[in-house]
Amino acid sequence: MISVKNLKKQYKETVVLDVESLEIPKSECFGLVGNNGAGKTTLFRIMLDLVRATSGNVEISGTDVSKSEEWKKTTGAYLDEHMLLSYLTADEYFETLRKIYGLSEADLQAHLDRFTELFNDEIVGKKKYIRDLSKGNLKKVGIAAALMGNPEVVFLDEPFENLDPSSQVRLKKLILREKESSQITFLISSHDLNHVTEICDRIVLLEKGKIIRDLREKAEMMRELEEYFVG
Ligand SMILES: Nc1ncnc2c1ncn2[C@@H]1O[C@H](COP(=O)(O)OP(=O)(O)OP(=O)(O)O)[C@@H](O)[C@H]1O
Repeated sequence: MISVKNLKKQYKETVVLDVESLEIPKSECFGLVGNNGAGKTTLFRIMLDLVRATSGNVEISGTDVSKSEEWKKTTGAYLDEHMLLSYLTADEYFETLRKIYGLSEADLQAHLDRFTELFNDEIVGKKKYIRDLSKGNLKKVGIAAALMGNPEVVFLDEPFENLDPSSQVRLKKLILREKESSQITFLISSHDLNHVTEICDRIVLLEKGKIIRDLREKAEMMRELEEYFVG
């Protein structure tokens, strides 16, 4: 489903990403971890054609992301608040996306109903501009937007960051539910080892731009990651 080959990103002399090969099959919940500056966001940004690689390529469903727009129809992403339209309210933003995705009003309502618990009555019907939302609520709007339009692949950068503990648990449940019902391929970067090991089928550890572990055994994930991060 997703294929990364000989991917390199260099800023002047510094190589910040160097991934020889990475294959992510359909429906996998793929977790990406690594210390600050390891290259997680850079990898996601290149995979979404937001940043050009120095060399190598990324394919989503057989299409080179830098050469075609086809993959965008089936890909959702929330990396940061720059992806939102901050001058709109959340309702206006969802309505705008509804039109872009060609959904009916009932489809949009059904989509937003999946987020009732996560939104906790703070997002919809509030007449508050997105720019005035708290960081956690911004994230919730972005995640709901990323999942709109029945995507096959969804990228989430640090989805648990800035969420209160109840919202973290609700988001975890939501991702597991979506994974179960829609067979979405999730790519999730996180510093939260507990959450990421709980929801992901596989965890890749980046260090200075290189993949140094590719963990698939649930039982070993936490132990290996704790050993690496805590020592
Ligand atoms: N535009 C840029 N110019 C120069 N260096 C950059 C640029 N963007 C990213 N980098 C560098 O690339 C490296 C990887 O950064 P990246 O943001 O991908 O890491 P990360 O793993 O997402 O980190 P964090 O956990 O802190 O979010 C860092 O050393 C960063 O300083």
